[in-house]
Amino acid sequence: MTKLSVNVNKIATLRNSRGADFPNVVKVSTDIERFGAEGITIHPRPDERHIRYQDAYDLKKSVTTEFNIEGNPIPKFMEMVLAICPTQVTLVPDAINAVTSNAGWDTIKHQDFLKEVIAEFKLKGIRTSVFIDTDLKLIEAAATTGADRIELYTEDFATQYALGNKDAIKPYAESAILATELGLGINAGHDLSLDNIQFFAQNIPNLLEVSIGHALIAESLYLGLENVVNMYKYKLKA
Ligand SMILES: CC(=O)[C@@H](O)[C@H](O)COP(=O)(O)O
Ligand SMILES: NCC(=O)COP(=O)(O)O
Repeated sequence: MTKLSVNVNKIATLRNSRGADFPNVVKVSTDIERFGAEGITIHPRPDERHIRYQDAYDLKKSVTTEFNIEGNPIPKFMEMVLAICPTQVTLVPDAINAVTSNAGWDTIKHQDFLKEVIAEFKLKGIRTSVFIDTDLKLIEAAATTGADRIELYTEDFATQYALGNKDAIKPYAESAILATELGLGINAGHDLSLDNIQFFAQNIPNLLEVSIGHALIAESLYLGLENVVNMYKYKLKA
């Protein structure tokens, strides 16, 4: 069965908006694990606008499921991941000021760089995954970097599926078949949601893990609102 890793970046965004420690990222992550998630994902960015590097160290002590750290392997990120030794590092080629991830690796152009950083992570026993688009040539080149897995970048699928274009799954299925033939494990993420996840998972062979954050946290807020409004009404009863 495909594992669910919950990305808690948005919990940190909410916390940071008030400058205090509520909601507490460690407590929320521990509860998410208790509710059944099989992993916790974080994606610290250089400006630390949501998850901070300190959160990564704190979560290392508390996460009991799979801990996945995503990001661009700039020196500061490499140093942190090598010190923490999470279950998995997912390499994402983010521009420094990117609002969110918006592209996968060019594994041909950056082949030597990826080989070098992946070798460093593997020396520490950290599983490596490469964020990638559904271009078969790039997937072939991902296999020669030494990466254990690829993470299929699913924004385009999510956008097209919402427009009713179910054929948008095809390049993802073809990519997954090729990746399996090449010995790569398959993860996926970005804009996956309650609306599209079942169709995606049912059509992608050997899907090992999905990491989901933005939609999952938004859906949790929405699905919890009625209950919480009623709890406040109860407390305000004269
Ligand atoms: C690689 C990926 O798709 C996610 O990690 C996403 O980039 C989350 O990052 P933000 O929470 O900063 O949008
Ligand atoms: N790797 C994808 C991820 O962690 C979460 O992406 P999103 O659900 O916030 O779009």
